[in-house]
Amino acid sequence: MFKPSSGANFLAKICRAPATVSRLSCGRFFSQSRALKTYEEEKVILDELATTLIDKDVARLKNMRNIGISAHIDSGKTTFTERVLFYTGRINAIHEVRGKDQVGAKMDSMELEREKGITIQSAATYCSWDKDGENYHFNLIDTPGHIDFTIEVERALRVLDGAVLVVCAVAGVQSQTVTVDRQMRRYNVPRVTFINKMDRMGANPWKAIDQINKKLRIPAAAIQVPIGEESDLAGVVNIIDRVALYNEGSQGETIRTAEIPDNLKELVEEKRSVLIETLADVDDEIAECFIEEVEPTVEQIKAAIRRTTIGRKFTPVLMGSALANRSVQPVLDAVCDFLPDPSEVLNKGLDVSDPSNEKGIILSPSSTEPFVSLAFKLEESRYGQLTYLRVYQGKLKKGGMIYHVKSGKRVKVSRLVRMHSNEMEDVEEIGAGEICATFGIDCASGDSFTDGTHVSMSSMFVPDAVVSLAIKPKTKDAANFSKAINRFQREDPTFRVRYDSEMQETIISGMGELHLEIYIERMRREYNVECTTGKPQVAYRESIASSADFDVVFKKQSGGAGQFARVMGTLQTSEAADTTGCFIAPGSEDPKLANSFKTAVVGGRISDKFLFACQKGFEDAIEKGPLIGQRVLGVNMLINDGQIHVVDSSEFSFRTATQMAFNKAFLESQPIILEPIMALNVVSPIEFQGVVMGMLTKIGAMILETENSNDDFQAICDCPLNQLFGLATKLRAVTQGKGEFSLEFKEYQPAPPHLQKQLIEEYQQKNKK
Ligand SMILES: Nc1nc2c(ncn2[C@@H]2O[C@H](COP(=O)(O)OP(=O)(O)OP(=O)(O)O)[C@@H](O)[C@H]2O)c(=O)[nH]1
Repeated sequence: MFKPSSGANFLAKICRAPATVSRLSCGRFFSQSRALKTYEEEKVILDELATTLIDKDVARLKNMRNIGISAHIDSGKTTFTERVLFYTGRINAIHEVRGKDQVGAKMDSMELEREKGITIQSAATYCSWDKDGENYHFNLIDTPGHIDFTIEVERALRVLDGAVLVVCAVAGVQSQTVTVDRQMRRYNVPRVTFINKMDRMGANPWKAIDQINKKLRIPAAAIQVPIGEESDLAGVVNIIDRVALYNEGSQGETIRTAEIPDNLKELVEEKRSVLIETLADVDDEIAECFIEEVEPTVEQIKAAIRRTTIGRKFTPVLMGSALANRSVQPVLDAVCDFLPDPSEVLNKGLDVSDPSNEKGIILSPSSTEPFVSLAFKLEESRYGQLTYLRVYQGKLKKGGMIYHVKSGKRVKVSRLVRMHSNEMEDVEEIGAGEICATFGIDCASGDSFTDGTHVSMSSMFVPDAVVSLAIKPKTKDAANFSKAINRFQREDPTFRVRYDSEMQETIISGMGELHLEIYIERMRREYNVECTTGKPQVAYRESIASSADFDVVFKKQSGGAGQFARVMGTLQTSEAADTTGCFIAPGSEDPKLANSFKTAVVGGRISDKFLFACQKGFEDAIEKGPLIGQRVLGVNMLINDGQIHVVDSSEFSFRTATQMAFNKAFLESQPIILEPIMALNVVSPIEFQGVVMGMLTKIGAMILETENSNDDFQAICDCPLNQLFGLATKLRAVTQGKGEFSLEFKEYQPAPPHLQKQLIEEYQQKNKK
């Protein structure tokens, strides 16, 4: 019955690297010198860790799931989560996003979220679900879809063990689905997929699955087929168990099982074969059944789905409609069945006491090991600052003392809560693998807390800001203004603030217009500070295209203490430089865009103390490029010679000399202004295709791909961010409000020469004033 398809990759043998794990006072060290690349390598360590867990921990962790809900904007994450809360008994009524009852969804607890009908902050909640007589506990995080709030998704995925990827049945894989997929891969998060909006006209789950396979490049296959379509959607058939599941009751709360309807039997068998065939490509046991042409048992199929999902080699696809209350419960079952418990995910920390030690410390979700946790999110609440923690190892007790690794301070945990959106439940103790929140702890998001051991959790990826604007409080309420700015910065690493002393203005920058707009609005609502703002500006960057040597003397000998410093060396692009042994300035993951600094001074011609001041001068210089005062990218500075004066040389003089040398050499190395290019995805009804394409061409978008489906058309383009301000209004105007778009930063490109010239002139003009 089962014939191997030509595509089945049976020969792909999995590398099972041996690993010995040595135990240390806190956690365990990797014995491998390289990072673990495949789940199979991780699994060897996980299996070994599992043998060290006490029975109580095994029982506690087995039924625990830390999961996130992620998707492209407006795919229905919040609507879906609202059903989850209702079906798990967390809330006793369903409220819709932008619903007529004006209540808004539970997880959109911020006033602004309810007004705008979008999720801004990720919200965490704790709920439980019964499956096959066992009680499971979920820590659930609903994350925003807008790219402007992408840090919320990064944060959530950093601490979660698994995710539900929601995809729209009509639109399929969209630009932000691809972004979310990339984020999931970055943090090795396994996922089950839910195709939502199956009640909508034009819903096509098979096309969406095809896109998941092709665009996200992860083997995916349906484990359900829908019963009925559009408004007649009645439920789904579980094709593994071959049983029909109907949602009944006014809110779909009851699942009635029944025989598969006759008209679906053939489709069920066809899709079941596709499932087995897809699994055979990624799982040895199913591959063997496939070769021997025996049908795998239901248990074998389920075990293979679990193995390959956790191994991040496959995603099972479920379908339904959150809004129409169809088939949400089976997703919860799938979370229990196919997503990992905390002991099945490998987590490692960094050894703070020895930064040169690149081998991480493996953490065990055991309650008997020393405590290690990560503060992944801060939030201001009625009772003070709320800090969300994921406990990776050991346990956290109310009243206990914990150690803030960054500051070296010990703090008391006076209150410990489990979060349910903006409500909370007090608890006495939280074990490893769990998520909780606590009050009154002074820290920034991304900080680690331990019992005193020097372990820190590896940090999150923080994308560069692309939009900035000048901001000033209308009144002289500077105290509240800076209080708000400080808090937002601590909460959100993508919200950046700098004071431009020459222009005497505060510049805030972030991920998009909406991102900054929300903070300005929050400043007004939460801090009573009205602000005047400049026009949103593109956060341009500065770089060089060639190299230049420098020999610069900074000398001041008239009156008072003198200054003297001489620095010599070369400035070149990071791409051309050998960056081994360099100081890499934080800020960019891409080595080509990172700024690096190196000293190679022989014979002690500049002492170590002054060389360190040179590094500081370099760090100052890259923050404010000489062309238009924007941050520099992709530059390498080498100082290989210099001179000191026994009396007049100081740290200040070397710091200043380095800055001067940097600026001089920069201007001699074919300086360029870089502009952010955005990946733009526009969707609109097909009747507006002509006008939308016209508008896109007019704003200089490079159209890469267009796709027509049923009544909609979609254009995927690259476009300079500079052209995209006000796009929402323009698109609304040409599509009678029916067009939608999403944006994501793609890359930096040199700005066109006329724009570079204009920006430089404007900057010089402004500087003259
Ligand atoms: N027809 C239909 N509409 C749905 C379904 N699920 C959600 N919606 C609607 O889609 C819109 C967006 O839903 P949300 O739940 O806010 O989506 P989201 O993904 O949380 O949105 P963001 O967090 O802002 O990205 C709302 O108007 C919902 O009523 C569904 O299953 N069918």
